[in-house]
Amino acid sequence: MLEVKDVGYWYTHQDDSLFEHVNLSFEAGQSYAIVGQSGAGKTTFLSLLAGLDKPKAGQILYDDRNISEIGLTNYRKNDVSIVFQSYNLFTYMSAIDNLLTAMAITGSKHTGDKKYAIDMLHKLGLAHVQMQKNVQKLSGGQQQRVAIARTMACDANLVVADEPTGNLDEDNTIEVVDLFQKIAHEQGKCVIIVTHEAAVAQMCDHTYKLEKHVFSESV
Ligand SMILES: Nc1ncnc2c1ncn2[C@@H]1O[C@H](COP(=O)(O)OP(=O)(O)OP(=O)(O)O)[C@@H](O)[C@H]1O
Repeated sequence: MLEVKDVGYWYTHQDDSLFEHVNLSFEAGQSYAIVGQSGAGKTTFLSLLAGLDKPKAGQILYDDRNISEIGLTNYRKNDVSIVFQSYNLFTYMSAIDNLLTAMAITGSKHTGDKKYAIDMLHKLGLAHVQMQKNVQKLSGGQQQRVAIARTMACDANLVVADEPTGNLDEDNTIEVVDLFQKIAHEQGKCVIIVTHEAAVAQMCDHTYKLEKHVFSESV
């Protein structure tokens, strides 16, 4: 689904490149952890996969098309769903309205289908009364579940997440990674998670480690 071909990136003020000549594949229906030391460049790499920034060298192909040709705005709108450590929900809305709004913005085939939004939140363990509350009144684990439900309710086939369990306790972490696994295995999406937690990486199907500017697959 996603092919990274000979990709390199560096920030202009830095002497060294963060990474160069990166060649990696990401398949539909599979989950991937990106690990590596703090400052190695994991978030930067994820931002390239998500079309938030452009590689300085090489190309990224989505379904065999260079994402620059698709257009990064179109690519982000139609093909990518992003989950952040800080949830990034609309804080003045309920969970249901968060889903309905995201579905409308991305032109999901379920746009306007409130029952679908409720079903999705229900599946992720939110009670009806919780779905109707302003999301700021929910716990961190519940808010991250809303963010994941939003991803599931949108049609994008690529899900990227930057430290999605960074604010969660151990039990919530396991539940949230389990949900990502379901998104990959049951919805057939490709899930890519940047994490510094070994337990999270262990639950994913594949792990790519960024070390000394080079990616390698750990088993
Ligand atoms: N916008 C930016 N401009 C310049 N340098 C940046 C920018 N963003 C990140 N960097 C630098 O690039 C390097 C890689 O940052 P990045 O956030 O990608 O690493 P990371 O592996 O995700 O780190 P962490 O695990 O601590 O989040 C760091 O040295 C960082 O200071």
